[in-house]
Amino acid sequence: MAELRVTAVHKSFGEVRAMRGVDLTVRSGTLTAVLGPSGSGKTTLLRCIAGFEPVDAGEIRLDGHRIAAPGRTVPPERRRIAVVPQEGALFPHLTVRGNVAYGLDRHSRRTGRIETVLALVGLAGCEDRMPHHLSGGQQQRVAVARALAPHPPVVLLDEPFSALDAALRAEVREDVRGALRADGATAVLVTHDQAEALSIADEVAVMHDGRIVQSGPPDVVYGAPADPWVAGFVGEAVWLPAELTGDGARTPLGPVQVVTTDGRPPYAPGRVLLRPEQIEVVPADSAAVITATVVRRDFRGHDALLALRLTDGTPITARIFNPASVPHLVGSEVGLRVHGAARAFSRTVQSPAVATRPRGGGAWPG
Ligand SMILES: Nc1ncnc2c1ncn2[C@@H]1O[C@H](COP(=O)(O)OP(=O)(O)OP(=O)(O)O)[C@@H](O)[C@H]1O
Repeated sequence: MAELRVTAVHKSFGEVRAMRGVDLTVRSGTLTAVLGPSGSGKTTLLRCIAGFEPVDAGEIRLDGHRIAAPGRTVPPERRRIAVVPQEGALFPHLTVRGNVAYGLDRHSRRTGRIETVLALVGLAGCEDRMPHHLSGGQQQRVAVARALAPHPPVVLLDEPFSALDAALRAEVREDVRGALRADGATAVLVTHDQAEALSIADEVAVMHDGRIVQSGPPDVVYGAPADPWVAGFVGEAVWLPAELTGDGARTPLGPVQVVTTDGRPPYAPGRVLLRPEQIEVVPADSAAVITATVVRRDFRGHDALLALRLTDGTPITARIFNPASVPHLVGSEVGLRVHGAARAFSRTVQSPAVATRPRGGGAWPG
């Protein structure tokens, strides 16, 4: 277990500025997901932490020891940081045991560490199987077991579930999270998948254009995004034109309460954010509701997104739960009700921001 601290790190490749002052702290024993679109600098950050790339400016510290700074790059093997790549990259000619044993000292091999880490990832009893006899998900589990085996201070995971199909991904993700937690690992996971980051991590660090633009617990990043870009990137956003009135706003959905992320006055002339689950769909003839027409229905099994249009043309998205029981046909008229406060932003451009909330000190969510 170790604390990882990245401070004001810059990294360019010729003209391309891949990192422009990245700050990131990963507390000991926690999992941070670095979430960003393609090209935002996630892999570069991971490679600098691992020691595969030198940094141009700033520094990286592991438990207070400086492992990277301009002119100082502790080589990867001396950092002892483990990396799990996108596709496990197992040695094809070695058994599962041989793969996990690779890099372990003789003492650890003899004292059951291999069996322990394989049990953590749900592969107890698979020691003698060959990689080509394993499914993709099982191979990724072995890769994680191999990474955890020598008790590395930090485990870096580079989009480790992207090659797996959706059903398997959720299952392997849960098991890997459980294994990291059981082993007390400090971990950084890189992903461009919002749902994955929000579901698996203790902290989500949102990266955009070479900077961490917000970091915080998943519910804070989703519920109190630092700026409009983060709001749109981490989830479905419903933007409403709004005329601000003291602590509320007049919108096409009627009057709503308004809050800002940082407590500063909202940006004017203003538009406000709602999440689709804040909009309840009710029968059109219900009392005191705004009516809308269903434009599209995006069925997702456990829920559905309804694309709607108000009579003034404003597009709205609502999330409905238990969608199988409510057909909401395209072209039909429905009523809408808003729950909770809308969010307004006091700025429109991205700038470094940290969202925090009081925390009880527990490292991993249950
Ligand atoms: N070795 C390199 N040489 C030149 N440019 C590079 C190199 N590595 C990364 N870049 C550039 O740096 C920027 C950030 O790339 P990086 O791979 O870190 O982004 P990413 O967020 O991981 O993207 P993806 O999700 O697509 O992997 C991109 O513009 C990329 O083209």
